[in-house]
Amino acid sequence: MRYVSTRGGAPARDFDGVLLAGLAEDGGLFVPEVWPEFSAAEWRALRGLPYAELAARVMAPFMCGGAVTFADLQRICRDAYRGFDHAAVVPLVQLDAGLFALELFHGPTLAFKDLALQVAGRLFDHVLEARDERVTIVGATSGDTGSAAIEACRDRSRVDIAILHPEGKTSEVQRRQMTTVRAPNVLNIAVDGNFDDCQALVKAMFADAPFREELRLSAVNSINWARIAGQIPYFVAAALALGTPDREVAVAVPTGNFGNVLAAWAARRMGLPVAKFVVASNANDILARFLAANDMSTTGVVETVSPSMDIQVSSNFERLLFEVLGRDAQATERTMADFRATGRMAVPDQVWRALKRDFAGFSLDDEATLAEIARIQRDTGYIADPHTAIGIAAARECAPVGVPAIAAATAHPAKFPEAMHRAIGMRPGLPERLGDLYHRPEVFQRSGSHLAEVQAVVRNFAHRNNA
Ligand SMILES: Cc1ncc(COP(=O)(O)O)c(C=O)c1O
Ligand SMILES: N[C@@H](CCOP(=O)(O)O)C(=O)O
Repeated sequence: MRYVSTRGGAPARDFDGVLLAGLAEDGGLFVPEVWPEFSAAEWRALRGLPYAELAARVMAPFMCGGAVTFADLQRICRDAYRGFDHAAVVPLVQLDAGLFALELFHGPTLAFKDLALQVAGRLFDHVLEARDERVTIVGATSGDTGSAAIEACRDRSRVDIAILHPEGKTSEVQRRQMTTVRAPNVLNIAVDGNFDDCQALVKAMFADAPFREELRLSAVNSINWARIAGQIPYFVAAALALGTPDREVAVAVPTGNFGNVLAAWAARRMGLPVAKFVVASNANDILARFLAANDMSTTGVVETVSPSMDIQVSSNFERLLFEVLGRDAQATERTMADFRATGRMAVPDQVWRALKRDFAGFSLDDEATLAEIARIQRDTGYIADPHTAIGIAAARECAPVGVPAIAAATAHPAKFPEAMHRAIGMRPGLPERLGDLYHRPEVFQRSGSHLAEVQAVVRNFAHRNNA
């Protein structure tokens, strides 16, 4: 499989190249040159398979052909999902008639990121070993990607990983999950800014070609296609369990960087019948405003009780934009340049109308989110974290009538004890393996949000490890 950049100014690459490059050289995101498609019979053949095997078969068209063979991918998936604490890996829990929570938080760091990152960490090892190379990964987190990426990459000999988090803007559990990991190849940087600042810094490091080359930069955020590919299989597994391809489903996804909902859309692009994608937001409701009134304008990030979605610049929207603009890379590049310059994205009316046929927007502010957590517990007994609660409300309100709705349960409620206490008067307990999290020493470096300052911190770290 070859991949092209959404902005058309970078050479096409194979999967190994895309994994290691992360972001295309022209600042665009890699997308498959040709989408793989599965027939109804091929979908049916996946029903009932163990999750690791299903995931390998769904990801194979995206990943195999270079250094990764199908047998490698099967082994990597088996190994990656062995450590999950539920035998089904991604269990589907029925909450109401036609309403299901797809639990994506049974991995080592209790959030959906583990599903793709446990595979990606192993892929990095495999491809870097085959090429006898090393990389420096730089990533940005609003709370969950950081710990999942660190857990996936810690102690890997060919990878150094530096994660930028917005200081004081994640939950304490999320921060500690990152900053208490002791491994020589891990660096945590607490940035004076918000997630959008951290993500912009990461992209600016990639745009600095000499720096990118010097450190051999790579990415673990969902700007890396490997992340999107690793998030497609669980939507497939859930849809198959509910009768797809012989019946349509709808999905509702708590959304920030647009990676997870894009993975669901990719499953449909591969032929899975999905009737509607409900994009669920917190008070950072830029996507809901866009879908309601074609108004994609940034208004400044607001801090909420669902901090992982405190995002206004949703990187993966660019991949969808490229597709709905008929894969016109020049138009995509122009639209993104305008958005960067003005904080406002203008999408042609017919394109917006086409998007509205498939996507619905939904948002809840903090007060409504806490009330929703309480309501879900009262009505169903289910304890949903703040992100998941927004997704469940979105599914209930916006999924088409008569179509089973899958709400992505993206994090374990124990990651947000204070919000849960405010909502339902209790703090869900962490699993035993994380029981001493509050007693482990934290290690991180502070940085301002100037590019040169962050680059100096990352460079020192990488050079020290490569000396
Ligand atoms: C718990 C949780 N829910 C939802 C999201 C939003 O997902 P995405 O960025 O893929 O839109 C994130 C962060 O990415 C998250 O950590
Ligand atoms: N919500 C994320 C932000 C980064 O998203 P990603 O999926 O692009 O890595 C987080 O929790 O860090």
